[in-house]
Amino acid sequence: MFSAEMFTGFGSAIGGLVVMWAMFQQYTPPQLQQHVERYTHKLVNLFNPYIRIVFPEFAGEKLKHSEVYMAIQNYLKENATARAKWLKADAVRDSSQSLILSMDDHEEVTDVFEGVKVRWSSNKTTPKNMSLSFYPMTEDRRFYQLTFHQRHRKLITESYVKHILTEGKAIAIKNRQRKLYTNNPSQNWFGYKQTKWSHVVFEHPATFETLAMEPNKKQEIMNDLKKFSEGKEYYTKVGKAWKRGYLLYGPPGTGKSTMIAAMANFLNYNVYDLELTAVKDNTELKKLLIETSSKSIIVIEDIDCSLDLTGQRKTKEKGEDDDDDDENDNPMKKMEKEEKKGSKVTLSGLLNFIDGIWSSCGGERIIIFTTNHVDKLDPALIRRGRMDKHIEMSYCCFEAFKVLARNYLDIDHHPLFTTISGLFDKTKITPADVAENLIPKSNNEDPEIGLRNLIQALEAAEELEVRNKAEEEARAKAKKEEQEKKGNGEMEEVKEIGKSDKK
Ligand SMILES: Nc1ncnc2c1ncn2[C@@H]1O[C@H](COP(=O)(O)OP(=O)(O)OP(=O)(O)O)[C@@H](O)[C@H]1O
Ligand SMILES: [Mg+2]
Repeated sequence: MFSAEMFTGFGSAIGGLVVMWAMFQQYTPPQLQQHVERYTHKLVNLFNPYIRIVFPEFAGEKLKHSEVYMAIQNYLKENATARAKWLKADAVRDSSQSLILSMDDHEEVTDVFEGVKVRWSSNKTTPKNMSLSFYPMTEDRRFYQLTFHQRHRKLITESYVKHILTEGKAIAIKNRQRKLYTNNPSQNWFGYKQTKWSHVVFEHPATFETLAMEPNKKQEIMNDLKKFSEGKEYYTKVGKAWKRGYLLYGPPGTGKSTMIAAMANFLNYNVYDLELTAVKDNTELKKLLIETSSKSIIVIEDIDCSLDLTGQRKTKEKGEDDDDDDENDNPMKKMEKEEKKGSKVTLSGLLNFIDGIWSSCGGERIIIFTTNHVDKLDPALIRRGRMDKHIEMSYCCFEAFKVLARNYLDIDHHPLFTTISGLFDKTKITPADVAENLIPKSNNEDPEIGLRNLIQALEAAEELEVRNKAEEEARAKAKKEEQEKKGNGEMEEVKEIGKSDKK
């Protein structure tokens, strides 16, 4: 039926059209091109009974992932992916190792709602001026397109879209895997997905039940968190951004990081572990915050070590700009200096981050700082209102020990508990050290071995404390004696001078 000549003719016709289109794009002024495109569009619309709705991936100047887009993505993943032929394997779902599949770019699927058939397609556009960009994929704009017959306009725009959003959000909650995010250095923000945060599945096993601390204090924190998470109306009523700041402070090994994990598990929130040293400046800090989702905990660990934020709201360093002219002449020198200066996040930048205008974008965020040296922090950073609750994580008490004994040895009582309780009154030991002593070295090990290890450690710690105290006292005594001796010597000298004056 089809001859080789026909194919050749058809091929050359297509080829001709392509060449014409390329020439049109190359030689026609952009304004004329826009006109032609607009009128072609109108002409097609005149005969086309189908309506299209476009849902772009990013909302508001590409700052934030659109929630609608995400809901559609979830809905299609769950409901329509099975019918798509071009699929994208996004990730592996934690322990079950099953692939998460979604529609690939330019793929199309159909969906049926109350007997009406609609078409969904996944598309992307690359802005023309970016086609020669160094990072060709950087500015890709993805969107979903919904197409349906105009006679179903009311049903689709009023009921179907609403249905998709509700379903999509419900699916997201059902499949919600909590994530642990860390910020990428900004030189990696460009590229295919432009991600400012990398994530892994958050699977920390710590809970408030396994957290060793004084029970009343623990309950108070849990109540506080619960009140916060249920406080949407309250925050709206008093006109405050729906966020809460916690400062966790205490010596190493007292459970600050463990507490954060327990909080995340308690509230079912994501965790954003913000590494401040990888943030170049305040603008980057803002961008990172905008990309965090609600229902999340933003953590800055060891705030005192992260940056030199203490004490100064970025007073310009002396001589910072002294040799600017020199730098202009020598780019190598400039780069070297930039590198030395490192991060330029300032205290005021961080304060804005916490309670400035940016922190009110979206809600339900908890911000946690941890530190080993609370006294080193600038009071402006930790004043109430910014850090609403200060929690001291301190040495292990007997009540906290009982939690660890239950965690590690599965026991609630033991005759050795009395001895241990007495020792806790006399000495300081961190929960991390207690845990280390209690951990059984083999399966079915007698719990008494762990308890005896702990007693030994407590006695050793007590002995050390007594010895240190005695040494300190001896040093103080020696210093006092020396001062007295020196004072006596000076008195003698004064007397001698007095005598010679009389003569
Ligand atoms: N209060 C606690 N309850 C239960 N386990 C604890 C507690 N404190 C410490 N641990 C145990 O000790 C280990 C170290 O604790 P964690 O990392 O939470 O301490 P940290 O206070 O964050 O220390 P650092 O100041 O060095 O960061 C944890 O893995 C945990 O097993
Ligand atoms: Mg820690």
